[in-house]
Amino acid sequence: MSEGHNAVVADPAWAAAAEAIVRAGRRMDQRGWVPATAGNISVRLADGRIALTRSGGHKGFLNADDVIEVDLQGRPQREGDRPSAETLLHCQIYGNFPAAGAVLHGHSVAATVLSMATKASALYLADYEVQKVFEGQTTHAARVTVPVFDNDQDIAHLSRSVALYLDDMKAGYIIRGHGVYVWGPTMDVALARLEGLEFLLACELERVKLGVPTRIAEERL
Ligand SMILES: CSC[C@@H](O)[C@@H](O)C(=O)COP(=O)(O)O
Ligand SMILES: [Zn+2]
Repeated sequence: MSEGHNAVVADPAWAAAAEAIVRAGRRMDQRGWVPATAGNISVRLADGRIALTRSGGHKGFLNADDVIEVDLQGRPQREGDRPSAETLLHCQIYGNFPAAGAVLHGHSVAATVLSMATKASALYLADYEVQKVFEGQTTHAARVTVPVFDNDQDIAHLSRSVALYLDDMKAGYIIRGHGVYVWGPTMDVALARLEGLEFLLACELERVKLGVPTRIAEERL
C-alpha cells in the first residue's frame, strides 16, 4: 500500500501520471467527449501502480488529488478512496495487455448515437486514411472492427462479455448507448487512438445523416 498522493512532489513518477490524466481530461472535455461527470482515465506506471480518476468528478476540471491508486484487481490503495465506477474495465485492459500504459473512456455523441442506431454487435470502419492510427493498420483499404457490447450497470458482468473479444481489438470497443474504451502504450498514443476513433465515428454519423451509403454496420442504420 502506498502513501497518500497529496505529496506528489516526493513521488515524481506519480506526479507525472497524475498530470497526464489531468491533461487528458481537459483535452477530452474540449472535444465534448466527457459530458457532465462522464468518462474515466487511467495510467499504469512503470512500477505497475495504476493511477485512475476518482468516481463522479468532471473530467475537464481534474486536479492531482482527483487521481487515486488502485491495484490490478481494482482495489483502492488508500482507505476511503472511491475509484471510477468502471475501474474493472481499466484493470481488465492492463491485465490483458502487458504493454498498455493508458486507458481512456469517453461518452461522445457519435459513439452513443451510432451504437444505439443498430442492434449489431460490431461497427465497422473502412476506407478511411485515419484508420492507420490503430495498431497494426497500414492502409485505408481494410475494415477495422469495433465490437459493441450492450450496456450493463454490472461492470463485472460486462467485463466478462468484453473478455471474449479483447485479444482481437484494434481500435478499442464501444458500450452501446454509453461510450468507447481505447488504450495505448502511452497517454499520447491512447489519446491519438481515441481522437482517430472519434473522428471516424463522427464521419460515419455525418454520412448516416446525409443518407449516403456507409459500411458502418452490417444491418442498415
Ligand atoms: C454521467 S454518468 C457516467 C457514469 O455512469 C460512467 O459511465 C462514467 O463514465 C463515469 O463514472 P466515474 O465513476 O466517474 O468514472
Ligand atoms: Zn462511462
